[in-house]
Amino acid sequence: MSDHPNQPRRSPLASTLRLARGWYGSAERRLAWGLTALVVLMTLGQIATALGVNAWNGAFFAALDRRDQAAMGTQAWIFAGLVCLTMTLAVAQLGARQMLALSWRRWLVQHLQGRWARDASNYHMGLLPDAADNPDQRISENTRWATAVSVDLGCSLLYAVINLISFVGLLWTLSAAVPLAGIAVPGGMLGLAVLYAGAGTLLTWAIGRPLIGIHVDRNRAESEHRFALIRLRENAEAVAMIGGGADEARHLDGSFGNVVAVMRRMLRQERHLMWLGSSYGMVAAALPLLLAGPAFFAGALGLGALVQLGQAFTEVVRALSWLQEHWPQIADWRSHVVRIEALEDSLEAAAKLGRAGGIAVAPGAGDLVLDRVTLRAPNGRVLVEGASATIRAGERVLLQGGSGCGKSTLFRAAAGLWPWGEGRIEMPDPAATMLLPQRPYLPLGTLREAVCYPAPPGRFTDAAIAAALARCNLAGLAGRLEEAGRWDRTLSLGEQQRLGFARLLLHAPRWVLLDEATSALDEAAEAMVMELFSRELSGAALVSIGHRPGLARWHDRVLRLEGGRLLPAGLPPLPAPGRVRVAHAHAVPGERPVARPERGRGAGVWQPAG
Ligand SMILES: Nc1ncnc2c1ncn2[C@@H]1O[C@H](COP(=O)(O)OP(=O)(O)OP(=O)(O)O)[C@@H](O)[C@H]1O
Repeated sequence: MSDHPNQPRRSPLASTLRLARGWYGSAERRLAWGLTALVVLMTLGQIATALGVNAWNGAFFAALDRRDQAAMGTQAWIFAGLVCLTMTLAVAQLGARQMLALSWRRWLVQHLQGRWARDASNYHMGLLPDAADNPDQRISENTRWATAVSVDLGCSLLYAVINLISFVGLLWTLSAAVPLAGIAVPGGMLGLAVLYAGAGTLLTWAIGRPLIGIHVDRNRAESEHRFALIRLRENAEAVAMIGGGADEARHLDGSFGNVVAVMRRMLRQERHLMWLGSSYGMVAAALPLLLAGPAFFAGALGLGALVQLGQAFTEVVRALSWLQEHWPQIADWRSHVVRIEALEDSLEAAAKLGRAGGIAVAPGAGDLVLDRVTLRAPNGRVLVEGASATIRAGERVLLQGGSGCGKSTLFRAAAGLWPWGEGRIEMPDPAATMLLPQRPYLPLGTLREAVCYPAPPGRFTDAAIAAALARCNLAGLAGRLEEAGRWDRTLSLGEQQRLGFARLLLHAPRWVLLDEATSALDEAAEAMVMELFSRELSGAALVSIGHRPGLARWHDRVLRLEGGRLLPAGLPPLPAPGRVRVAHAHAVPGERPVARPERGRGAGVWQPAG
């Protein structure tokens, strides 16, 4: 067992049970058990039909032997019936297997992607140092193989068990006529079949055991190569601009080189197994005939019994060698299951990290309150120490500080995402709060969906959307609302930022957090959107992060993050034209007089940090 997130941590049985437990115990358990019963029933039907064909063979050849034309005619009708039944059952069993595998996969994918997408688990997984790599591919690819191959292996195991049950009695009976090395051993041939299959399985285990680890490595190498391809596609413009194409091609070759190297190891191991596999079946077919030869020549065993003995021995050995026969498939299947298990473990760890945060974020009475908040980087470095501040409803505060000092991390903490630190944050109603980052998230889909996000696309009328776009100088987009595309690629960053403001106008939240949301706009465009914000969302509270000094005039006061301390800014900000007037409302010890809002909003109270 290994600590590496991609290596098997549980026994195959425990892994299988874990994989199955979710669906078979879920709200869909009736469907799961129903489909499984259907597959078992169809498989049993197929086995019964195969036995029927066997019996028909005997009856048909007996009729031939008797030159009984009438019986042959009857047998022909029986044969036609058996053909129809075989076809029907083959298609029905395949259909039931496909339905079982697909329904299981659908549940598993929905279960995993739900856990991954909800509660910011995907974000927290990114913060874990040893999280499962490429969760997206585990969800989309590994689930496919884990479920489909589980069903196939389950069916073949059922075949093997029933075959074993069918032939074990016959082999036991026929063994009585075949003494081993001159000694009559009850069930001797059966014992020999068990020993032979046991030895074959042990040898397969010894030779093929590394195959599981190799398949795990192959899966990982292939998903890393796919990720490298996707990453290049996502960064095509930046790579082309900097002329990094040749370097990327080298990197991709290296990444695919890992796939080839691990494939070579896998193929070599499969060749080793082939030494055993190629001779195993042949020996199993000849061994009973050679051993029973003396009894046959001595007349203790008829030709029919000898043939039956050979068939029974081969079938029992085959059934007992299920593991040996399916080893490469089992190794591949296990590697997919291991990757899904590692993802589930990482999701659990991410959820724990999300819950274990030392910073208590709670709903407040209406203000945004930081109470002795300390934030640390994952390596323990203190970013912010003992920050305390109260931002009142309707107040507008600009947060400034050097690059990398922890401003965005303070926002992350306020959003309940940052797990490292301590203190308490009281947040206003999340339903009335919107955070606009530097690059607004634009979902895949139509422009209407992008503008309305996170509300459903039907929430706002066309007229309201068009008006919001026009006010943000994006009138040209109003006629393209139904156009689907990669809006995050086709719109410039400045246009995306203005689209973010159009979104704000539509949603009209009471609290807005802007994290360098105007960084790509020129000063005139920045003034335009901030003016718009001030005018149209005049009652909304605003906390912005921004580097430009000119931004201060759209805010009531400025806080600076410096050396880990949250301090009032040295200079009072200028009032925004037409929105606020300077009013020395009150004086808090240590606070400089600042511009106060005109329309009776509550004045902010600054509490010096620490
Ligand atoms: N997931 C992370 N893992 C490790 N370190 C991180 C992580 N996120 C942020 N940091 C570190 O925390 C520090 C603060 O980052 P933050 O994004 O808050 O800076 P900032 O003040 O917003 O900077 P800027 O003004 O440049 O955007 C940085 O040194 C950054 O490297």
